[in-house]
Amino acid sequence: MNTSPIIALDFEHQEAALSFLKPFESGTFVKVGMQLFYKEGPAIVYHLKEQGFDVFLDLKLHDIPNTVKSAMTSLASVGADLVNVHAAGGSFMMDAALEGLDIGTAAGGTRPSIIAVTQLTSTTEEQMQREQLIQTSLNDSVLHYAKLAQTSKLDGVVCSVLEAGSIAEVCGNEFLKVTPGIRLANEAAHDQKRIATPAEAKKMGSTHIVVGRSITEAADPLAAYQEIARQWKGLGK
Ligand SMILES: O=c1ccn([C@@H]2O[C@H](COP(=O)(O)O)[C@@H](O)[C@H]2O)c(=O)[nH]1
Repeated sequence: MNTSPIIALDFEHQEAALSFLKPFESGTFVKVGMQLFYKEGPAIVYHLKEQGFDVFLDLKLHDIPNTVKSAMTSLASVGADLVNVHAAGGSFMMDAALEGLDIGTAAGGTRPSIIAVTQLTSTTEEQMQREQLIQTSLNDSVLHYAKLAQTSKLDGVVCSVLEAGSIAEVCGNEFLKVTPGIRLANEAAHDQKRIATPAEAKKMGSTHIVVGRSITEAADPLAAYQEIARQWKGLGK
């Protein structure tokens, strides 16, 4: 799978997203989240693929197994390269998600890769313990969800850079560690709590980084992307 930084296209509508992408090369990896998908529907994925972009469709499904299975059967034909669920939905739900994707993938076609969100990068350990009543460390909770996702034969997880190393030790280097919460040094964290730079992500075992506002809100988005890609390749800071 494409390992270039994944740009989070958190835009209000298709025109804004496509106009933002004009300076970017075909082959760039982009992420369509709830905001854009709920506005534009599957057509946005179709347009991005038509222009040569790789697409992570970040809808974070979380429902009963039967519903997630049917939803994944539908999503399989939308054209995304990568889709996801919440690991908190449980192993039966993750099994069902994979089954649905397999059913929906055309004969001879490639099934999208599927990963599970562990603990959102906007969550702190204190908040997890207080609000979710999980009394382990955040690292152990993320690791537990990663093992569950691997047992369900998912391709990897969404986690923060801070947990990527322990997941690699337990689940292996091939298991995807897709890490949002990326910021350049001295940038505002906004609502993110577990953040790291692209260079730290590289050192700590992420397989992919997801970057939104550091690129989309930069004065020169292409230059910001190139600097992030440079650090991510291990070429700086
Ligand atoms: O745990 C998670 C899961 C998904 N995200 C998504 O990644 C981007 C991050 O955007 P920034 O602007 O770089 O903060 C955003 O689309 C989230 O929905 C995440 O941040 N954390």
